[in-house]
Amino acid sequence: MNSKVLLPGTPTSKIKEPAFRTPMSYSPRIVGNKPVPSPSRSELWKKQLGFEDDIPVDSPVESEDENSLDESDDKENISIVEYKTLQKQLDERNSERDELLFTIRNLSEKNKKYKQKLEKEEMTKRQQMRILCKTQEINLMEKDKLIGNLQSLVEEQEGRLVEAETATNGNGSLKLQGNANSAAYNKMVEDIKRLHEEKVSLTKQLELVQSEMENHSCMNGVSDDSNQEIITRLEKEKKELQEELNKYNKNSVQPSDTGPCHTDTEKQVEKLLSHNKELDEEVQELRQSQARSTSLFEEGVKKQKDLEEELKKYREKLTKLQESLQKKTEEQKEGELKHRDQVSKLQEEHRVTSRRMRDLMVEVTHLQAREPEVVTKIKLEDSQSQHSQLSALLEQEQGLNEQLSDQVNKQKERLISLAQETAEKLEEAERAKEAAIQNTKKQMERNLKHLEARYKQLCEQASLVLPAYQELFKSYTQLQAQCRQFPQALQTAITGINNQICQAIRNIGDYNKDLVRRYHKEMQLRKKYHNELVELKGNIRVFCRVRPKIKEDGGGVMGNIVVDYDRDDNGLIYVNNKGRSQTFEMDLVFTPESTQQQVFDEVQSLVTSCVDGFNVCIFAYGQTGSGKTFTMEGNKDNPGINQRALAMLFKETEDRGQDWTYTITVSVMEIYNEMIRDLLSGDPSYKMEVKMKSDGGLHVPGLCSEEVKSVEDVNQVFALGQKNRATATTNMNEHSSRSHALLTVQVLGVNKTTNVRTMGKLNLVDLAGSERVSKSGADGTRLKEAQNINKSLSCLGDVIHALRSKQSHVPYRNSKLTYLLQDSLGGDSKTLMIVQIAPVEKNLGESVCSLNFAQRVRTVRTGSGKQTRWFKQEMRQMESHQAPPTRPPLPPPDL
Ligand SMILES: Nc1ncnc2c1ncn2[C@@H]1O[C@H](COP(=O)(O)OP(=O)(O)OP(=O)(O)O)[C@@H](O)[C@H]1O
Repeated sequence: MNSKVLLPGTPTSKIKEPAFRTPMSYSPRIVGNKPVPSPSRSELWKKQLGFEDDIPVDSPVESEDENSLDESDDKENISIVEYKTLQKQLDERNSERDELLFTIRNLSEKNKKYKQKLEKEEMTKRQQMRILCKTQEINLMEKDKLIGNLQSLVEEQEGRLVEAETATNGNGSLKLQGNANSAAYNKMVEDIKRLHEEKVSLTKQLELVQSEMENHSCMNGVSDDSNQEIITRLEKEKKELQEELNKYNKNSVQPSDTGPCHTDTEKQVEKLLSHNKELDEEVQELRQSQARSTSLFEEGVKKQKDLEEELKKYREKLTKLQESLQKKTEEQKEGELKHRDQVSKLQEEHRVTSRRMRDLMVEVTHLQAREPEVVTKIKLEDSQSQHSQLSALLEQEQGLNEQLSDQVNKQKERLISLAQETAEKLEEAERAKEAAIQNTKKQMERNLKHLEARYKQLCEQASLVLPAYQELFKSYTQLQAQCRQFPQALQTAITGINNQICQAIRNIGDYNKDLVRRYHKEMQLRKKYHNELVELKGNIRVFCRVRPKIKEDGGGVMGNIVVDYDRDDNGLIYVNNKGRSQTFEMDLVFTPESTQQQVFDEVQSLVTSCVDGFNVCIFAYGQTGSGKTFTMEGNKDNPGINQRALAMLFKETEDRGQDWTYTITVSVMEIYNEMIRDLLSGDPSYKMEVKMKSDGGLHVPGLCSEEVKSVEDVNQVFALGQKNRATATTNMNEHSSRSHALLTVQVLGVNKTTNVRTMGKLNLVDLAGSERVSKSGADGTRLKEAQNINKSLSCLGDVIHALRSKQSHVPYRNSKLTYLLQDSLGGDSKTLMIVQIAPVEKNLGESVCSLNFAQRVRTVRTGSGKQTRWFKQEMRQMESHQAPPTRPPLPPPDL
């Protein structure tokens, strides 16, 4: 942890600055004086948090979990699976940690961006406020200046009027009247000028205010747009965060199920959620502030409109006043002209009268100098008359003067009233203007206050966000520390686990070797015991199967059941032979209730022998209709030994597939009238011959053998054999009972490790009917068939007898059947004969004959089963644990 980071619990004595300083409030007075620039908000935060700049990522930090992974020393016996699980968990943790780091980085960057935006917003608002206040001040100053200018102009005009008064000639009353008129006139002109100027300045102000409003609206628009952008961006980020959180929550569902949030990751998730909420709140606040600014802007626009309307009204009033002033000016000009004309006429008359008075005075003086009384009298009379005329004229002039003064007074009064009226209107306009300015000023002040309040609010919000930011930063630093220590701890753990794995692999290797040794030993023992078991049972075993009574057996006496069984010994069968119970001992007796599967269960050990490399021969012996075909072939729904044996061979070879590769081939033949026919050949009528090979083995040249890999393949082969058998005969049932059907299965096995090969042969023979020829009473072809059947069956008995009595010569060649099965009937083979009998009185004689034959065969023991050469070598190899012998080339398959 960086020591400079100031945590909420740090003692205050160590803190030089306050926990959070309120930002500098805006003061228009200091705008012009260029105050010391206040630090930015991010700088303040950094300063208060104690951050220098960006904290370097690689700064060393202590971690509490430093030795947590070293505690795995006691996991010495860790398995590969556990190691893999640990590795997987580690990878998952890594990816989660990376995601969190990435999210935190993004959040801190966003935080920075928001702060910067906030600062920009504040700066913009401050500038706006500054501009507005400055504009207001300028307006006020201009107004004061205008008033001062007007006052000076009024004073100047008054001075000029005084000068004009002194400079004007003429009599006193006229001068006074003229001065008063011109003063009022001048004042009016000045007022008009002033109004013009005021109007111009107001127009300018209006333009200024408009431009400001436009600027303000633009800025508002910009800020609105930027606010909108911020909101959309925040919403987008919020969505992304929400998705990330959802994803993360999904990923972390399993750990959270185990209990409440205790891991760092879950805490981070909680923090992120709270931060997300804060961001939401911030977005809402921004929206509210945007709405407020929009409403303020609308209010401003409304007020601007009102002001514009007021200005319009004032302009209209001004134009009206100007018009009335123009009219009055014109009227005044006309009155002035009239007045001047009258004055000039009066002055002219006055001048004429004065001249005449002077002339009369000169004449009077001249007459007085002559002094004749009459003349004097006459002149006196004349002068009196003239004097009276003069006085009349004077009176007339006085009247005119009075009229003129009345008119002047009236005009003066009218002008005064007009001036008063104009002054009142001007005052009224002035007041309205003042009120509008005051209103605007108040509005601006209110806006300023509102903005300041908003600024404070934002500052408070920022101060609220600060602790969360500190907490986030703290956890971020902790995570960084964990991340830095993680690779080392991981490396240590991996090294430890690797060592453990190596040790475990060594142990497993040793254990495997031991297992292989034990396995070989067990295999050897199993085979030994199996052979011993087979030997104990005898290499030639004889089973008896009694078929159930069928429809063909008929009823009556001949249909009576003559066969019985021993409940305690399943090898005994009793036959009621004309009231005398005959007992026959077999290896096993199957009752009519025995199923195909039960029969096969007793046969399957021979099939296993075949896979082990033994030659096996299974015969079905009995009279026609005793159930031989049913036992060997069965039917589609209930298959016999043939199909079940092959299915089992597939399973057995598949089970051993890890160590052995097996190839199973099948040949189908029949022996009819001592002729061998290949039932898989394209020409089944072709007579095959058994030949002796140079090495002493037997084979049938040209015999077809099909490789089978599944039960489907076997069924196809069987179907082909049945088809070829049927096409060569006219009556299938009769033919089948008079020929031997042979299914030969060869199992070739190759050991994958030792390359040792085994070859086992399984001969499944459905013999021809064993009924006596004399009984059949046949002749011709039928007789020949019967003779051949009897011959081959008796030859089979001879061969078995020779083997039993260990004669030096075994007459294999006396029949095609024994010659063909020579290698499966000797001492190295296993033979099973299933003697089939019918249970009824009708078949009693043949049943007794069959049982006698079985009895004889059963007593023959040919010694232990002989294994093939290479199988024996393999067994020896297993016993000695030596390298396998070099495999000689495999001879071609033979029979
Ligand atoms: N265990 C048994 N359960 C039921 N039915 C049987 C059984 N054994 C034989 N059968 C029936 O008895 C009849 C004769 O059997 P099958 O044809 O197998 O005799 P077979 O000895 O083969 O005669 P063939 O020598 O003429 O071929 C058949 O209908 C068969 O279904």
